[in-house]
Amino acid sequence: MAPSIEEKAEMASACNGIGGPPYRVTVVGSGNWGSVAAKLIASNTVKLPVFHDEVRMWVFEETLPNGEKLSKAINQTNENVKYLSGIKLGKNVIADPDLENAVKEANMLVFVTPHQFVAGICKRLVGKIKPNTEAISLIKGMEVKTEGPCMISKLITDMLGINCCVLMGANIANEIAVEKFSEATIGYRQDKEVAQRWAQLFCTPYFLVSAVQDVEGVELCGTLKNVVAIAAGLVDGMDMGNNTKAAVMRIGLREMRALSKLLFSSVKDSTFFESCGVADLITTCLGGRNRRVAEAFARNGGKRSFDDLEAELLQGQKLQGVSTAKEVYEILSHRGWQSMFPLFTTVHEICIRQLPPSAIVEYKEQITNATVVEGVAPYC
Ligand SMILES: NC(=O)c1ccc[n+]([C@@H]2O[C@H](COP(=O)([O-])OP(=O)(O)OC[C@H]3O[C@@H](n4cnc5c(N)ncnc54)[C@H](O)[C@@H]3O)[C@@H](O)[C@H]2O)c1
Ligand SMILES: O=P(O)(O)OC[C@H](O)CO
Repeated sequence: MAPSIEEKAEMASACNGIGGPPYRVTVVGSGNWGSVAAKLIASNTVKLPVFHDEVRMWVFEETLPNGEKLSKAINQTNENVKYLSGIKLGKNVIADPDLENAVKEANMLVFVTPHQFVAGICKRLVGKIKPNTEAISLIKGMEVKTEGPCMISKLITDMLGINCCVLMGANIANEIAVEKFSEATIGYRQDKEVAQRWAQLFCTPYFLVSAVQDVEGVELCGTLKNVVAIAAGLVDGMDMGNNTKAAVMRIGLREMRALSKLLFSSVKDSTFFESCGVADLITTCLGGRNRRVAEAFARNGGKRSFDDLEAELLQGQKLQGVSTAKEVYEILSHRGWQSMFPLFTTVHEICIRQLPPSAIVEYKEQITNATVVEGVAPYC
C-alpha cells in the first residue's frame, strides 16, 4: 500500500533533514507520450518519499467536440480523453492549462511536447521557474539555427539557464500505457546523481531505465530515427518487403551514427546499442506514427501531402519525422554533405514531393558512390 501523506512527509524528513519531500514534478506537455509519462511518474511519486505526490501536467488547452475544455475533462475523468483515452493517469495527476501556474512550484520539469513548440513554450517560461530546477527532455527533434543545429535539451538549457538531461528509447506510448515491458535510456552531461534521480522517477517494473553520459548521442538517436521511420513507411506503402525495409533501416542507422559523430565528436558508438539507438529504430520502423503516415503517403502515390495525412490519421497528434528530415537537409546542404547522406537527403526530397516515393530505393547509385564518412566503413 502507498504511504499516507503524513508517512511520506516523515520519511522525507528523515531522508533530507528539512521536512517534506524535496522534489516536485511538472510535466510540460500532455499529448500521447506526455500523458503516459505523467502516468509513469505519478505511479512513482505516490510511493517514493523524496517526491511530492502531486504531478502537475501542463495542457495546451483545446475545446473538445462536446464543447468541454480538455483540461477539465482530464481532471474529471482522470483520462486524457483526446490523446490517451481509456487509460487512468493516476489521481495525483492534475491537468493545468496555465503554463506559469503549472511550473511555479516545481523543481523537476519534464518537457514532452512536439519539438516545434518548445522554443515558444520556453520563451513564456523565462524568469518563471524556480532556481536550481532540473529538466529532462523526452522530445525527439532539433532546431536548426543560422549557426547550426541546436538540440532541444540545449535549447531548454540556453533559454532557461537550467541543466537538461534527455530520456529516449523504444517507447511507443500506447504500449507503455498498458504496461507492456520496455526500456529507455537517459542521457546526462556530468551529474550522475541527477540522472539517477530521473531514473528513480521513471523506473517501474515494466519500464526499465539506464543512464549514459552522452546527451547528444542519446538525443540524436531519438531525433534521427524519425527520418528513417519515414523511409521504412514508404517501403511498406510500396509493398517492397522485409528485406528492403531491413536494408533501409541498416543504411539509416549508419547515417544516424555518421551524422551524429560529425556534429558532435563526443557521441559514443556504444549509445547506438542502447534502447535509444537500435531498439528505438526498430520499434519506430515497425509500429510508429511516422511509419504509418509515410505508408499512407506512398499508397497514395505521393498525391496527398504529409500535413493532410497527418491531420486525418493522427487526429491532433504530431509527426516529427517530416520536419526533422527538413532540418537535417538544411544541415546537409549548408555543409555540402548531401552525397554522404543519400537516405536522409532522399527522404526530405520525397516529403516535399520533389521526388516520387519510389525514389527511396532508387538512390542506391548514390549510396554506392557516396563519400565514405570518416570512421564508417564503405557502404558496399
Ligand atoms: N507518442 C509516442 O509514442 C512517443 C514516444 C516517445 C517519444 N515521443 C516524443 O514525444 C514528443 C511529444 O509527443 P506526444 O506523443 O506526447 O504528442 P502528440 O503528438 O500526441 O500530441 C501533440 C501535442 O501537441 C500539443 N499542441 C498542439 N499545438 C500546440 C501548440 N501550439 N503549442 C503547444 N502544444 C501544442 C497538443 O495539445 C498535444 O498535446 C515528441 O517529440 C515525440 O517524438 C512520442
Ligand atoms: O510514433 P512515432 O513515429 O512518433 O514514434 C514513437 C516513439 O518515438 C517510438 O519510440
